[in-house]
Amino acid sequence: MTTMQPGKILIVDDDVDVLRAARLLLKRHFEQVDFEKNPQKIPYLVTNFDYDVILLDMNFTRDLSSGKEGFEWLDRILDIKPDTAVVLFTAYGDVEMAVRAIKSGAVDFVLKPWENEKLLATIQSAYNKRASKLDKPPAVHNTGNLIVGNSPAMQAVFDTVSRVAATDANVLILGENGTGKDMLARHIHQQSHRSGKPIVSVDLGAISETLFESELFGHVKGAFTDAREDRAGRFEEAAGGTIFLDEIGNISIPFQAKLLTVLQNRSVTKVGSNKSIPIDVRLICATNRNIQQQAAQQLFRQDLLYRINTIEIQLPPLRERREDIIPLAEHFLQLYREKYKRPVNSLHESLIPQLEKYEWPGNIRELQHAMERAVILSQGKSLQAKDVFVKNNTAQDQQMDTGYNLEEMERNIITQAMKKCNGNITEAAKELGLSRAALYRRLEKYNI
Ligand SMILES: Nc1ncnc2c1ncn2[C@@H]1O[C@H](COP(=O)(O)OP(=O)(O)OP(=O)(O)O)[C@@H](O)[C@H]1O
Repeated sequence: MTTMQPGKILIVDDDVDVLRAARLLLKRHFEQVDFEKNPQKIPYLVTNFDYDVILLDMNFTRDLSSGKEGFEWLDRILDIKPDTAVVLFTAYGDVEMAVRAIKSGAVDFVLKPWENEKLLATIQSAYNKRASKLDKPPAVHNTGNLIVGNSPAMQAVFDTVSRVAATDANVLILGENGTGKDMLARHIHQQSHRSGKPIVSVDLGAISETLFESELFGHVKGAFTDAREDRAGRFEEAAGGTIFLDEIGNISIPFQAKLLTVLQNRSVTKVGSNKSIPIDVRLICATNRNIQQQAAQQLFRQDLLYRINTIEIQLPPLRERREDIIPLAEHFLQLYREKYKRPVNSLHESLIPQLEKYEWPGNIRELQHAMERAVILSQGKSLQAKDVFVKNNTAQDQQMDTGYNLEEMERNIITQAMKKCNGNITEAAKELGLSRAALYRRLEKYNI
């Protein structure tokens, strides 16, 4: 995210280090970022400068723990300029207080120590809220790389990531389809000292058994009929960077053994060669399967599991972090309104409870696709339920009313998509927001 966006931001905190760090980050993204150490100056600043967003500390040194002073300043700001978007800065553990502050008129809060992307996303969304109230154009930005996550579950994930990203520890990301495993892997890579080198992503679920070795480890000319020249494998391509092995739970036992050898020896041998090449990669794996159970049933090698799961990160499904639904919906709304140049700029208030209530079996990917479609279909400035929950999607409607069994729902939705696309896997996968490999697995699972 490097584009400069409109937005006048004021940061008020009595900790100079916090001010400096927050300003350094925000000024790379917003047109004006001011800061103030002394809260007494707030009335003057708010009266004389038209700030869009004020990032306000809850606990000034006069009153370290109750946040009382923060509340007083929040009231003062809103008295002077009621449409100012105030975001509170608060220490971990003070979430209850922050929730109370939101009830008193703050638009959001950010926990200290903060995640840069989270802070940016929050300020961004606060700015857009104010812009939509005042009918100003929302910020032009490239949100594609932003990870949105206000829920305690995602905060815990960010916390773990901030501690492990810089290490070379192997990370295993667990979570249902569409929960953001791929995105998180990229984020870890970006936060690591390897970020200047490539991250190479391999969907192990989509590689056929015959190609597994040559794809991962490479081959030499003449190794098999089609091998017309030497080819580097994915491990070699990732040299100095990160290799992301997605759907690790899908590989067969013989290939698990081969992968284990590579990880133990930290070297690969190309197909058709007997020379081993040392590898320097950080390993991140992901799966949507219950890999511990697979190991217990001897479907996954325990020793390989020990190798790959030095750090395990569980991404909860969206239905277990409903606090994230609206921020994500707003995030995608902004992304697609810009992409498709549509006038829509807010979620209608009647849509909000519906979005929050829905189970989102396809998780964030499903929400993203629903928002993309809705932005394209929308006619007014405010997105309605009929745009998001389109009529022909009867399984969705039924689920909204009755709370269907998730697997049954997934089966129904896939069956419908396959019918609609006359059995065309590529089109149905697109419609469902799944990769072809992910759709194949489901067709197999549900025997469709
Ligand atoms: N926290 C988030 N904030 C913003 N966008 C997100 C977030 N999590 C996921 N997304 C978006 O949702 C989509 C699905 O995410 P991603 O591909 O990372 O999921 P996944 O768990 O790897 O899915 P699968 O298991 O099907 O491969 C992507 O377009 C991604 O950009």
